[in-house]
Amino acid sequence: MYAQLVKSEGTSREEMSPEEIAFQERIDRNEKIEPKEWMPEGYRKTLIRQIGQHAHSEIVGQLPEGNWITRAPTLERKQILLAKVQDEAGHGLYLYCAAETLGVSRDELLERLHSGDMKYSSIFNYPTLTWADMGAVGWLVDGAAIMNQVPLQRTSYGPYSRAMIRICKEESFHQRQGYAIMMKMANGTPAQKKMAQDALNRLWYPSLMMFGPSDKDSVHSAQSMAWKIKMNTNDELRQKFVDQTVPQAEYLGLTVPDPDLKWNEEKGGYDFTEPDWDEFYQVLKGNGPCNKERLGARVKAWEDGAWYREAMTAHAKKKAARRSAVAAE
Ligand SMILES: CC(C)(COP(=O)(O)OP(=O)(O)OC[C@H]1O[C@@H](n2cnc3c(N)ncnc32)[C@H](O)[C@@H]1OP(=O)(O)O)[C@@H](O)C(=O)NCCC(=O)NCCSC(=O)Cc1ccccc1
Repeated sequence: MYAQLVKSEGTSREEMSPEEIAFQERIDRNEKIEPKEWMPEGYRKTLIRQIGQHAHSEIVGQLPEGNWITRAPTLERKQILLAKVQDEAGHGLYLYCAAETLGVSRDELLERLHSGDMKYSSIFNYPTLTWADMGAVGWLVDGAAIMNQVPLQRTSYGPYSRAMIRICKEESFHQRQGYAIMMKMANGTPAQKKMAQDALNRLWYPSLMMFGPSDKDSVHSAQSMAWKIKMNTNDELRQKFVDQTVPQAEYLGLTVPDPDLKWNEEKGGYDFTEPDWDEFYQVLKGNGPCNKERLGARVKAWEDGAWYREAMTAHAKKKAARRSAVAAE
């Protein structure tokens, strides 16, 4: 079995401790690992990295859409967008809670985000320039997020897999609302259709980048798949996303901005042009179009909230002092 062939924490199976072997066997039997149970340090660290980055993506991911709430074209659209952005806050919170079960505090995770030590999804470093971008974000970005997250419902860590079940239900609505905006725009006036096409042109490749580097450059995939922290490779999910999305673009009467896109009968999927990986790594290094703005907004929100955190701490201390005074009487 694949999992048994791959190394655990850089050691071959022969070098694994009895605990590591027993742990890997539990993973191979598809048992869920729960917070208080023994786990290899590498498994815990990998989960903190992935769940923490996922949580940060949800929170930073509120910004490009939050930007459009006041400018949504109708009251109904405003309500829907507001609800979607609130859902993303909720997803971030479930995920921070799941990460906390691994022994890391939320403050530490946020500190690591703000210092640039932890990442969030590259996609949120691109601007949302028109209302059609709200359609394209829902359709493509939530679409890519679901493609990645549906398999993660079966991930080996219990709290993460359970968070994913709820999140995926909500993400499906998000994807549908995005596609509904695209349908309206693509079937609207020529100017609206042009806006929809422009949004697709700008967000197509950044959406493909969401799945991570190509498999040959993915440093974590082999070990993460052995531990069932990841269920598929980056390229597998990217291919599935392209195969699902191209017919949806055709239905909209829009053109995917890839002249080499072609159905490949033999593989039963599309051949497509890979994203520009230099651009991807530049965005990861902080040099995307909106990196500074996005991180700046999160740091400002954290600093602006200092008075509230201080007040809550003072209140909790006062309450605790009162409780111990009553207990001492
Ligand atoms: C697939 C992958 C993202 C990456 O695979 P791995 O095995 O972990 O890594 P791999 O070895 O392949 O890569 C090497 C390095 O490259 C990093 N890197 C790679 N790709 C990216 C990237 N795109 N952006 C930034 N960094 C990326 C990676 O961290 C690693 O660097 P490190 O060593 O950490 O410094 C995986 O972590 C995963 O499935 N995560 C869970 C899903 C998740 O986080 N979803 C979030 C979006 S959903 C959402 O937000 C919903 C929403 C919708 C609309 C609006 C609002 C919200």
